[in-house]
Amino acid sequence: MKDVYLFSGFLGSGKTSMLTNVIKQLKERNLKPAVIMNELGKLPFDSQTVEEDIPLKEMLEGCICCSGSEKTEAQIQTLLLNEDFDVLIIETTGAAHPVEALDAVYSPLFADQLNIKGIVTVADSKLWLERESLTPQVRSLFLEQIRHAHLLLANKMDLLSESEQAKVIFEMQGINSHAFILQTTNGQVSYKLLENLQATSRISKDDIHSAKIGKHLHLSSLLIEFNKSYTQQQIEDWIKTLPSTVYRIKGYIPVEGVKNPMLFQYAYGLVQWLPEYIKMPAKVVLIGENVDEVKVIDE
Ligand SMILES: Nc1nc2c(ncn2[C@@H]2O[C@H](COP(=O)(O)OP(=O)(O)OP(=O)(O)O)[C@@H](O)[C@H]2O)c(=O)[nH]1
Repeated sequence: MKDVYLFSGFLGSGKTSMLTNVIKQLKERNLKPAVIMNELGKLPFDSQTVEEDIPLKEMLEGCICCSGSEKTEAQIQTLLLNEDFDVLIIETTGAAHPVEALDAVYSPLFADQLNIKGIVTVADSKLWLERESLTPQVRSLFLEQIRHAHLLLANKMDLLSESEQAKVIFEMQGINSHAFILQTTNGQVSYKLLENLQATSRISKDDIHSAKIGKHLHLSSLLIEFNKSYTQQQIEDWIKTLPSTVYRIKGYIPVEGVKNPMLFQYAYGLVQWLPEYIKMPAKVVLIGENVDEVKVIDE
């Protein structure tokens, strides 16, 4: 039997950071991971965090629950037939309801080959404290992702004071009393905790059914290509003009005086720039609600 984990969490919460960290630990234990990544948006940026020797299936454009369980089934089937792996990690899009995504992996086709260990949710703790500022739909999805976790990472703890950290844990425990809640920074979780999960039995059919009713959030993505360089300040000034319903931006931006386009990440008011040693295409994906109305820089 191969262990299957579903990584859930809203856009930009730290799923990819956790994935990178878990893959490293699996390798140290001589366990072979396979990954299904479900990226909302047109460019598979996150897949670059997965090294080339790891079997990776990507579902671009849409999320596991929207594209239908058949597609996920087909991907798992292909992995099972063609690849040698011990552990399967499915990173859902930040816009997916975790139970719906889990529903997609329960297939009689491979029931005897997969041991579904459960949902690991990464929550942005800073965003948790500011959740009143979210639209009701996003807030409800955020709560659902926390409520259905079997293991919950209260991530981005480095951004909070001690009393805020305690408040987050207390409040999250109130929403989900059965999950083990771990305080993390950069999604650093010990693989032992994942291994100890015995979650499959706790997911009832009723849960899955109720999750399907009206809980889906319709996000869309916008691809922006850059034909010239900007200063970091110009980009950050542009970011400040964006509506609060833009949740996530990531990709590569050409910066004046810097050789290669820099890796740019934005999530909930926080911007991150990292130098890139190879020349990546100068494009970003922006994810949010009503992104068609977003003013693109220089337009
Ligand atoms: N300060 C801080 N930043 C973090 C932490 N974890 C992740 N980040 C940053 O948050 C941003 C998003 O992290 P990712 O790991 O890409 O998040 P994700 O959930 O995979 O994002 P999507 O794939 O867009 O849903 C990046 O800029 C990370 O460097 C943390 O614990 N503290």
